Amino acid sequence: MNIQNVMVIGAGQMGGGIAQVCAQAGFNVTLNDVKEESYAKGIAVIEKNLARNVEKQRMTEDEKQAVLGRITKSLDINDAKNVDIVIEAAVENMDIKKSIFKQLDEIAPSHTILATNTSSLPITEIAAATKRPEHVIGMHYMNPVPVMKLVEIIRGLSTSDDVYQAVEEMTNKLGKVPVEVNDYPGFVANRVLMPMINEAIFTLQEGVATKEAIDEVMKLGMNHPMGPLQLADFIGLDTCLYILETLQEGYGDPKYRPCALLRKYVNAGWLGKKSGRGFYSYS
Ligand SMILES: CC(=O)CC(=O)SCCNC(=O)CCNC(=O)[C@H](O)C(C)(C)COP(=O)(O)OP(=O)(O)OC[C@H]1O[C@@H](n2cnc3c(N)ncnc32)[C@H](O)[C@@H]1OP(=O)(O)O
Ligand SMILES: NC(=O)C1=CN([C@@H]2O[C@H](COP(=O)(O)OP(=O)(O)OC[C@H]3O[C@@H](n4cnc5c(N)ncnc54)[C@H](OP(=O)(O)O)[C@@H]3O)[C@@H](O)[C@H]2O)C=CC1
Repeated sequence: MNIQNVMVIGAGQMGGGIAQVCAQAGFNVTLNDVKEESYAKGIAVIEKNLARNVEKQRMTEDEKQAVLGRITKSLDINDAKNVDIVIEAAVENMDIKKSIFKQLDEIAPSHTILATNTSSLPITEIAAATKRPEHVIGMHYMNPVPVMKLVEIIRGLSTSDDVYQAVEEMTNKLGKVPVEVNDYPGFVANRVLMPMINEAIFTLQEGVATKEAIDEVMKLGMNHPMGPLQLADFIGLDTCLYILETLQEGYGDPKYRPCALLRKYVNAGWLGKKSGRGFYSYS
């Protein structure tokens, strides 16, 4: 399977990063979002990241322009008719993902791979919204995409070996490291990470320590680059909540119950760095 034309759905923090690394690796990228302003925000972050690369002499101005030239704006899902792979990075919601995959299945050519960057939702269930479950796969990037090396690759129940290999090869071309995992809620990354973040929020809620102290303990004590509350803000508190809900529902185990404080913040619109306020404030 020869992948050359890529569509990324969702120009948020993940979709923008995925579009950037794909364009940097020489793929032609169609970056899709539902709203003009969401696309504009996404492409502005890409431009800023590339400008930093030029400033640091990791690329020339001409190379930056060439990368930007490989990214095409899309506000219409029908643009999937010309691509070899779609990487969906819209919001972490099963109904929205199923609706996107159902449409993609009708629009995209039969060879097109339909990949999702979901953090936790079952690939097999998303695949069941299509008539090509063997072409559906999880391609889970880490945030910030331009920096983090890992891509968790998740096989759904019907994912074919050819599709797995094509996605693994593409991941290598991006300069990232693919790790194969099976299709269980939260896969590996978030099954292990989110209970730690949730526990940090319980620790804050119970007044065991201040947010700064909790983060400092984990940074200095465990050598984590960010404390868990800062990391939750960075990931997005809405995304953390949705992942915990998926774990709780998927395993039927109360140990994954989201902390009430997390739910309160999300209900208040405090979504972390992307909304300007979470556990911390961002200007
Ligand atoms: C929720 C999920 O489903 C899965 C997930 O993604 S879980 C989240 C996984 N990610 C993490 O755990 C990240 C933890 N944090 C870190 O690793 C680091 O704090 C960090 C890489 C984000 C920043 O590193 P730092 O050393 O503290 O800061 P800083 O010096 O500003 O950045 C280091 C480099 O990363 C780059 N960088 C930082 N944030 C970036 C971003 N959002 N986009 C692009 N580049 C970024 C910086 O430009 C800098 O590069 P250069 O100096 O070489 O130009
Ligand atoms: N944040 C993280 O650390 C990580 C997140 N993920 C996963 O990546 C996905 C995206 O997360 P993230 O980038 O953080 O979220 P963001 O909220 O930053 O971005 C989501 C983007 O998708 C857009 N969008 C929503 N619905 C649609 C649609 N139907 N078609 C096209 N675009 C749409 C949103 O537009 P608008 O704002 O206009 O609604 C927004 O621009 C989620 O599944 C998440 O779980 C995976 C790894 C890490």
